[in-house]
Amino acid sequence: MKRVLIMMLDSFGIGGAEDAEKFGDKGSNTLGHIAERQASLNLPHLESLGLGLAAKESCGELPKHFKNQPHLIGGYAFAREISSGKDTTSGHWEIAGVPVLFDWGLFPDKQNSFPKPLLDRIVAKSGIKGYLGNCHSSGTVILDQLGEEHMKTGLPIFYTSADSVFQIAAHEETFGLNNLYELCEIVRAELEGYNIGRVIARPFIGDKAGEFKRTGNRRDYSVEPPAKTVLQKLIEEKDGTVVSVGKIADIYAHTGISKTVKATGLEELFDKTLEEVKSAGDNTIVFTNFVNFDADFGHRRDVAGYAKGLEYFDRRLPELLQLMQTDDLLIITADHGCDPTWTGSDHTREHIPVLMYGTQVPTKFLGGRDTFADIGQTIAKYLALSPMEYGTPII
Ligand SMILES: O=P(O)(O)O[C@H]1O[C@H](CO)[C@@H](O)[C@H]1O
Ligand SMILES: [Mn+2]
Ligand SMILES: [Mn+2]
Repeated sequence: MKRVLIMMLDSFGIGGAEDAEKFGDKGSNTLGHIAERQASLNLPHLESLGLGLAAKESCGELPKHFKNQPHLIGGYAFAREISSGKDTTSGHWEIAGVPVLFDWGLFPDKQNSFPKPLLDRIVAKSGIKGYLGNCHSSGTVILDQLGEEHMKTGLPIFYTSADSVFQIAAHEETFGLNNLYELCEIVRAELEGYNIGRVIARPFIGDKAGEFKRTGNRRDYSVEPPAKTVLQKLIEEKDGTVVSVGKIADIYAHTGISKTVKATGLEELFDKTLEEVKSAGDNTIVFTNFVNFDADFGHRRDVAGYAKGLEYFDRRLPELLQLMQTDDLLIITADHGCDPTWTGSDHTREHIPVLMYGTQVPTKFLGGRDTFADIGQTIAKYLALSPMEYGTPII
């Protein structure tokens, strides 16, 4: 019985990207800088899967608190991104064997980021009376600035970032969750031709600035990948199963997904992952996105929170390893960096770790990989699917 378990620690980069300068990210290093700033960082299980050594190979320096010669139980690599962007969609698609070699559309970082004709069409189609924001922002900062006005006026908050996204924040109770989802669908349709990766619904609750909280009802409306991902191939070629835990299904626009499991927060994401692994049959991929590393810690520039989250994940790893059967392959990886010590609140262009564990994985360095797509190609080979167009198998 063959199964592949992909644990995606969203934004967990390990520095060293050769092209980081192009993104204004030269020297960024999510793991390296978290480790450097923390008095301790206790990640024994990730360390034995090769995390510290992968980071050293990636950027030339062993992160603080890691040993040069850990007791190694898995194979480790780092991977470079060939996709043009450092966004979640590009990272995930490339990992699944479909790099994004075209340029996404982006909204400029200035007041009035969104084109007027687009906004006019959205207003006309949706019946909203107008909008707030219309700029680049951190999603929590903009709630403090405009959340109260939004509640008074009923106008949704439109904002974007360095990623190819159109984000809409609205109060779950006063604006209504379904109204927000409907508005997002209208915006998604109106963005035809703009080449925008995602429209993101950002519902929140609370009564006043400083107390607003975003909820787990976030929803991402993605475009479809431009070619077949390894997830789709598993379903089509082997009648296999792909289980999405967390926001995976949204990121692939629900293509190549057999089952969608919702979960909010690291604990529930981990619990639900274990449940799914317990019941998964042959030819199954269980794919979990731990979004909190990115959304709660990376973008929020919260070093201590990120470190605590990593320690929590590490503490629970043995539960996952214990569930693994003879022919299971575990891959722990990331989709981009989001260095919490970096300026601004955007992602950072970095290498990602590729930590592999399973009976067929040699316990050694498995190389500096030239594309994240090596992961997809490895899975295609492991599950005996037809080869992907990009990537070289790692094992
Ligand atoms: O600041 P928040 O709203 O968390 O937004 C972040 O989340 C978006 C999608 O992952 C990114 O584009 C980034 O802007
Ligand atoms: Mn991401
Ligand atoms: Mn992000």
